[in-house]
Amino acid sequence: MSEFIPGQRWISDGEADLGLGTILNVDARSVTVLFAASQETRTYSVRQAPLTRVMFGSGDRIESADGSQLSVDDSKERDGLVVYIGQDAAGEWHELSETELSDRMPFNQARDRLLTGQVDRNDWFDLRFRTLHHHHRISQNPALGLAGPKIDLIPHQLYIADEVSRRHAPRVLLADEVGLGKTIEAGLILHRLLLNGRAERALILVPDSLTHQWLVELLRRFALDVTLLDEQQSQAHGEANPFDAGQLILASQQWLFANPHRQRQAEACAWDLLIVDEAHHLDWSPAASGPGYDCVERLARAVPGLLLLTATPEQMGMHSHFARLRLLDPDRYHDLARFRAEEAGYVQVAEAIDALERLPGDAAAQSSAAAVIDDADSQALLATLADPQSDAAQQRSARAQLREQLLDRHGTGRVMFRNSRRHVGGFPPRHLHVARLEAPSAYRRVLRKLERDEDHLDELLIETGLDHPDLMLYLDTTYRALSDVSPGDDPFNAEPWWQIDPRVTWLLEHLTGVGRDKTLVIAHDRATAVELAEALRVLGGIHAPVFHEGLTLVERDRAAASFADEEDGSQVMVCSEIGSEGRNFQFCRHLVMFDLPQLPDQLEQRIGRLDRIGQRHAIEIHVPVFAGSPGERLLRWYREGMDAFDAPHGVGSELYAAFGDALAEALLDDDALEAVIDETRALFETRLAERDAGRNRLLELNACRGERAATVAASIRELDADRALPRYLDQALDIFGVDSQELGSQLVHLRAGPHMLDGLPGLAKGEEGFTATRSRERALARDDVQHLSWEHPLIRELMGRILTGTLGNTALALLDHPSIPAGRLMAELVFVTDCPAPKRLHVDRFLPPTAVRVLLDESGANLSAKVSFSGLAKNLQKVKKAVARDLIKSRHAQLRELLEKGELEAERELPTIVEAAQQRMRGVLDDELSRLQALARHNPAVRQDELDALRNERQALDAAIEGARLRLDGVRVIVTVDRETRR
Ligand SMILES: Nc1ncnc2c1ncn2[C@@H]1O[C@H](COP(=O)(O)OP(=O)(O)OP(=O)(O)O)[C@@H](O)[C@H]1O
Repeated sequence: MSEFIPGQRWISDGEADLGLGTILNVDARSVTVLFAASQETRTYSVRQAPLTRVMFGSGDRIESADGSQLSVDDSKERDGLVVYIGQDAAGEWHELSETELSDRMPFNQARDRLLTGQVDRNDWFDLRFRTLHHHHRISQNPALGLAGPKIDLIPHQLYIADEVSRRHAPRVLLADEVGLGKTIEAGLILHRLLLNGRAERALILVPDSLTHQWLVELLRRFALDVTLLDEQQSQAHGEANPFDAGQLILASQQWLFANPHRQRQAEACAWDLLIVDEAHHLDWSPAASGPGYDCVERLARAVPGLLLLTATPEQMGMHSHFARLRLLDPDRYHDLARFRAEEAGYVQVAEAIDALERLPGDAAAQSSAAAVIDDADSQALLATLADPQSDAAQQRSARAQLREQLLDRHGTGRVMFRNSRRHVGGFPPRHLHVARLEAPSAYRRVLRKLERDEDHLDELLIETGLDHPDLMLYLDTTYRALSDVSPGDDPFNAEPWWQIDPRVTWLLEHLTGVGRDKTLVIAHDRATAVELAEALRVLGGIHAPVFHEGLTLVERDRAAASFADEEDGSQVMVCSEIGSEGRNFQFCRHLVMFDLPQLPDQLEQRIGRLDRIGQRHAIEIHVPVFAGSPGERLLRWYREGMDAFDAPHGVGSELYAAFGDALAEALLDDDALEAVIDETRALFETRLAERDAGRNRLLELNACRGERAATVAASIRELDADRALPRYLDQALDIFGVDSQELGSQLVHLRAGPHMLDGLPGLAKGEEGFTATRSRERALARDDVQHLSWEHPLIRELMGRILTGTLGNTALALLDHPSIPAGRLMAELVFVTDCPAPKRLHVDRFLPPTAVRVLLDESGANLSAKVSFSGLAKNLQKVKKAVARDLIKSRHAQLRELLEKGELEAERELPTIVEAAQQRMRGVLDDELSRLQALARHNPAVRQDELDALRNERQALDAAIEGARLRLDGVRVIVTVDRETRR
């Protein structure tokens, strides 16, 4: 029969910070507990519930839900529930059922353990106190959640991660140019939200080809254990919802978007965050929307946090870009026409920001700024800045604040973040090499016919089933299609295309020419990629892995791994257009575009495979084209119309929308092409100038605010260099039974020792363990080395276990001190603030468990200020457990008194701690609230629910902090001895 009865009060052994729980339901298998103070409900298996019953004994003080206090004298049982009998402050007798106890009441395991003679090792007590100290310190570090991941500290990423993860339920578009680290930014945001409890469950949807890359990045860089879900795995869950298989689920977009049943299952889960990579594929137009868009739209309605990632937000046109912004904030983005019109005002805002640099002393600059600024606080700042009497420091501060206000209140940036190479800087140059080849006669014949006979195009379209202008641009595809429809009819089409196509021989020569350097080849069509690899094998004896959307995940990853391998890897890999998107190939510097894509954004995506963070060489882009062919004309359009190979310009999709049709018509006609190029160039320059003056400028200014980024980086470096970490770690690993071996070069190998406490992450008895380092640089240099920081899962687990468990909460030690006679008793009591609150409030950032140490001598005098923890600890000696137990038994009454006295002493410090925490909280939240309120007046991108949430959060935090209590967390009894006695 179950020992649980509804109404009884229990605490969670592993999560004591949830507060006092109440049994809600019990059946044969499970027990459900409500932790009302933290608004959490947990269900456990009855047989293994990690719960401890809370019962109070004579002398304990208890508190009812309505706040009245009682000193317990006795208790009785009624229907399985305890009823306490005791006196209130006025001496009146009351009964209080355990169901009526306050949910926030601290409970006192340390006291009970001590008085029943359960004494832990002295060094455990030390470790417990140090854990509290470090946890308190680290919880308040502004870089918390960003310091653990194994990444280089790149300012624009840190800024975005910090800014976004501070927001309530962040909903943003991460739109940095290709290869600048959107995955890393999303990982950082997720990591921080998980660490501070603002998110627990996330669904990550990525293109099929990127699932493994994400899985590996999240594990290696962020130490996040993600469950990769596919159809096979889902079926293994039978009737159960497979999306419940883990807290962090990674799934392929192609799989989910094609599967309505699985979509419904995904929608049935309560996610905190949805991440969608390569979001430009979510297409939408006023007439119709794609299945991906519909699926994400339904999820986005229910999930509070949403991160959309794309380097080419306008690839599918302005409509789709607008529609994705609407997914992020439907209230703000409801009118496409208005959205377009808003852009016009950006130039003026950007000019106003630039004008600030010319103040004071420039009247034109002042009116330019004043024309945009209309808030009283901004106007006052402008007056300070423009006043020649202000000193340099005042002007600097006014300029910086104004810049922030203009960006925040009038700019683009709250929803969309876009960093560009130009702005970030430090990227290697790109070199274009064009190989002009003679087209084979079979291709020429097709082109000649098309040039001569207008009707031939239609015939060919019908005959081959290909699209226009694909059949002119991808002549190998046309050749193949013609061979398929009339096999054997035509002697020219008897051979495979690669036997006659000079690009293949050219490629073989290129590969010989570059020696051991790796080359990535991208072809538009999947069949071209597959057959080209075959050609390289047959004609050149070269093994080239192929990478395309038709491969299974395993095949694709095998191909990528074989290409990436520095020693034995392949020299060349052939990819299809879609198959390669988002992949990391920056270890390679030669890119061969076997043909050209039609969308400028796709061209940029191709170059972005190599031109990414981590690329150390100039990028050599090779394009073989047939002389006088449509392919060559397309190349001219890219080069002369928009400098497409030099750098991403972000206007390609607009140019394609304006001239794509005209270009398709001009692919056979040089004169027509000249005209299209001229018009494209004109629009390119106009748009670029407009964007650079307006939207791009604002996006750039907003995408990384240098000072904030520098502050975050400095805080991370401070944590990286924290000398307390190795000392703490040595002590903790020793106590938990983890063997550590120094390997030199700042590396340490950790392995489970024979007596290790079970369940530590990455360590299991009999297994290898792992190698780690505190040095960020060392960790980055090697994939197999983990970054050991305060945020590493092992250290978090160690600290968590100590803080929520009982390990080391009692101890007894001997003190040999010349000025204190032997046989005296002292008590070192460590109280900790207890502040149960819902996790999402992240109350720890303002009031992390805070220790109050009270050292009492036998007479009850408080010596804490005179004798420090470490000063005392140094002089203490351990004692055998049995002796300790006896000593405690013999001093029971005295100890009780000291415990009570200590509580009173500690209580005196609580109001100061609470007040300081409230002030910290108000300082941060009031600032944020007024910033958001001011912002909301100008920038409709501030959502009302964000404002409401912040107000509610402030209120809830205030109440939670106000309700903080002190709980005895640990107690060490100290008995003085003289040398004689010890011997
Ligand atoms: N801070 C960093 N430290 C170390 N490596 C990084 C960092 N930022 C990015 N990288 C590496 O640079 C490459 C590009 O980063 P990432 O994949 O996040 O870019 P992206 O913007 O998502 O690219 P795409 O536009 O192609 O999707 C990856 O190999 C990533 O691991």
